[in-house]
Amino acid sequence: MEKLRVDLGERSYDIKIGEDILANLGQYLSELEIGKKVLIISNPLVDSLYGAEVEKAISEAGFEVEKALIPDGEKYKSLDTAKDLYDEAVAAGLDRTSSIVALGGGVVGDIAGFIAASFMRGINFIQVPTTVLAQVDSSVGGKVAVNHPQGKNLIGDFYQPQLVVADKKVLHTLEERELKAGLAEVIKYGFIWDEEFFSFLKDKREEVMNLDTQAVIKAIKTSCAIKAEVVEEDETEQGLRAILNYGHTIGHALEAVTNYDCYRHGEAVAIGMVAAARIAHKLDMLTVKEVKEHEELISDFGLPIRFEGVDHDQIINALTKDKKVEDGVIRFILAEKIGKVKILSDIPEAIIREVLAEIGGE
Ligand SMILES: NC(=O)c1ccc[n+]([C@@H]2O[C@H](COP(=O)([O-])OP(=O)(O)OC[C@H]3O[C@@H](n4cnc5c(N)ncnc54)[C@H](O)[C@@H]3O)[C@@H](O)[C@H]2O)c1
Ligand SMILES: O=C(O)C(=O)C[C@@H](O)[C@H](O)[C@H](O)COP(=O)(O)O
Ligand SMILES: [Zn+2]
Repeated sequence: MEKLRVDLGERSYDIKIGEDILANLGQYLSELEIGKKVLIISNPLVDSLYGAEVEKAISEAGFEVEKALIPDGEKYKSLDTAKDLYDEAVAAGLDRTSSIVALGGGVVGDIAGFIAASFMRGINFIQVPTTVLAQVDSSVGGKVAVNHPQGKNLIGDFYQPQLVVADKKVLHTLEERELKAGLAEVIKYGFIWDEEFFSFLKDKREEVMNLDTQAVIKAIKTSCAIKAEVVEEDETEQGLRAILNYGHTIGHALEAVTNYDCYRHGEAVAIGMVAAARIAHKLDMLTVKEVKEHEELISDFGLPIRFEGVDHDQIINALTKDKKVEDGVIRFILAEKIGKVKILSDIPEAIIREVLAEIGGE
């Protein structure tokens, strides 16, 4: 088992990464200072696959376990679902020493964390991520949220988990589309931070996509290590942390405009990273070759590099709701080279529209 530490003073926690470690969950929880009551939040699909194993592991360690399931899908990462979960938390008799265990992908993790952050002004929170995306990104760093119809994650908080347990075993039941979508966020770390990791992903694409244990554990560990380093420096996104939003400006807009029902988050981010690379080229920051390297790596991992059927005016309008907007000015994360990005304001709308026309012809 591999272990990383996210060092945030009194909010520090471990990320445990390994193969077949779910059965140890009870023991891991016993090592935390938490009360006896645990509410597992999951969805019906993940529950049918791993609910029994997780419940057994936790209850055998002496915890009282309750369970709440939410419907599957991004459109249920909403205030309506959160309301139902508060009802379940009350019915389960949680108190301020109780814990919420998020068992699922990023949707479950984000909303479960939102409940943990707000129920009784904050109770214990443990992440058991079950998608690639959740293991490499959403379970780490404490961004918890629900969506608003007008914009992604508009209602949320920063609330760190006390533990993250990523079991590579569970990735084998993922549908191919979900596996690929999660890899978009993995690729993101190469583009924003680590050229060597970008080369690793290029060289080991097949191993990673075939879920070879060594390659996947390295991908998860490297991704989490980069995210931890960024979050340790800027927990609440006062500056640096915004780089983790690479590809998300256009990506989130695409998700919102299509009612969270068309693109997987990772797919939207993949298209958003292509858009960002093309904008950077038009601003003389990236060469044509570097833009091509973006597009090749993304499409080699089976991810989209174009979109269609989405109104560009609606995308431009949705950009104004982005959380990176400051005093009405939209900010983009753009690459200077592979492995290095910076935050820029005042990108001319004409350039954004040119790029939308190139990759999302109406
Ligand atoms: N908080 C953050 O820092 C952060 C970071 C990145 C993304 N996110 C959020 O994460 C969400 C996307 O997460 P996601 O891509 O995991 O999507 P998801 O949670 O919708 O999961 C994708 C699908 O996989 C299924 N699934 C989950 N685990 C499975 C398993 N082991 N086997 C088979 N099926 C399984 C789910 O039921 C779902 O149908 C978005 O809402 C995004 O905004 C948050
Ligand atoms: O952790 C972060 O910071 C990120 O930006 C990670 C992103 O992959 C993630 O999608 C995040 O939820 C987006 O944050 P938001 O603040 O733009 O909603
Ligand atoms: Zn993301």
